[in-house]
Amino acid sequence: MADSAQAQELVYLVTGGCGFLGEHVVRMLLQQEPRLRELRIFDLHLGPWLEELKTGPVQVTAIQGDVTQAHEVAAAVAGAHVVIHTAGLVDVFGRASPETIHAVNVQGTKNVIEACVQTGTQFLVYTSSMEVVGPNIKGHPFYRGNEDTPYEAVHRHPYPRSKALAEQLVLEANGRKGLRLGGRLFRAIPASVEHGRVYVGNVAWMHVLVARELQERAALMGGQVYFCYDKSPYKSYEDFNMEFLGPCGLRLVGTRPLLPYWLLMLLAFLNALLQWLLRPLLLYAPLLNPYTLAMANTTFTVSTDKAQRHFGYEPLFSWEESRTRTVRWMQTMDSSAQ
Ligand SMILES: NC(=O)c1ccc[n+]([C@@H]2O[C@H](COP(=O)([O-])OP(=O)(O)OC[C@H]3O[C@@H](n4cnc5c(N)ncnc54)[C@H](O)[C@@H]3O)[C@@H](O)[C@H]2O)c1
Ligand SMILES: CC(C)CCC[C@@H](C)[C@H]1CC[C@H]2[C@@H]3[C@H](O)C=C4C[C@@H](O)CC[C@]4(C)[C@H]3CC[C@]12C
Repeated sequence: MADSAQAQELVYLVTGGCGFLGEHVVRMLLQQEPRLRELRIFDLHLGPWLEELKTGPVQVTAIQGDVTQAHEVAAAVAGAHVVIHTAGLVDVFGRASPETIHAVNVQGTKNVIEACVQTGTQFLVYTSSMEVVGPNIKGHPFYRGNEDTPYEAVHRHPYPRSKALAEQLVLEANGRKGLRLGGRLFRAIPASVEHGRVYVGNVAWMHVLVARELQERAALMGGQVYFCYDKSPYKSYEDFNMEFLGPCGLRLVGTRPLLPYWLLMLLAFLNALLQWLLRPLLLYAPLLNPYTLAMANTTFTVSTDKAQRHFGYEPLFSWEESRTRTVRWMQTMDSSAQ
């Protein structure tokens, strides 16, 4: 395993991570990349050997998925800092149809690129193939050439053609900008203040379920209060927000609040005073006021299963899905704002 002296903060995704090359990449990353916090392995067919990797300090996340399915790729890519895309169909024997080879090698690569752009993953490494260059159908030798050696690449076979198209897509995507908010946020709330957050999709699901079940179980459910909950992690308000802002390039600076609480209180009261003074002229409604500051600095988390016991509620969306959907929602908000 890599030396843990360096901060373990990076999330890598390896597509095709259970393949011949992919497995080597996975094992090499665990040995040679000390900054690795999470290693996601995305593959159509997950290998049993992955289990043995889950005992180390790096979080190893096996994701069974298909690169031809854009939503599966997006869910796997969201939050990754680096993607190594090795997934592909290596077939020069006619086992797979040209359409299937194209779907996996070209459309699959398109899906990986779009997922990176959408979720702000800046670094993509693509495994191409020598066959992108040749040998061509004219049998021209390529003798000890390098990346700059001129050669007439002519592709007729589905596999080399798919690899050439995919490589071109990757090269063209170089420099494309996703939602990279960039910049830094300075911590204002102690990381120890724990807040409970719930994905809106799970809140909506609970409403639908309780409305349905209430009609059948009015005696039990009538007049009851149910907390909304899911598997979202308990974190400070700012640390939780970073789950979505981090993949978009923002960084939360400081392990402790930048400003002392008394100064924040003073600023909050000044905001409240300004709001009162300016009200006849304009609406001044900043984030920071005595109420929001008090809320931000007060631990408030729930842990309950009452909804599950009373009407069988289970979150519809996992934490990973909730996070992916939220990041994607942020991307769409940003693109519509541009
Ligand atoms: N093996 C070689 O000689 C060679 C040479 C040059 C380039 N390449 C390229 O290297 C990459 C890996 O090749 P390999 O030799 O490891 O092949 P491999 O078949 O051993 O591995 C490919 C992996 O991709 C996965 N995969 C296939 N279709 C998928 C899909 N739709 N969704 C998700 N995963 C899918 C497979 O399950 C497999 O684990 C490929 O892109 C290939 O074109 C291989
Ligand atoms: C130091 C300050 C600038 C930080 C400001 C953060 C502040 C705007 C946040 C912190 C807590 C947030 C509230 C909390 O998540 C819970 C709720 C209850 C919900 O019913 C409505 C939203 C609300 C009030 C959040 C609003 C934004 C708050 C106050």
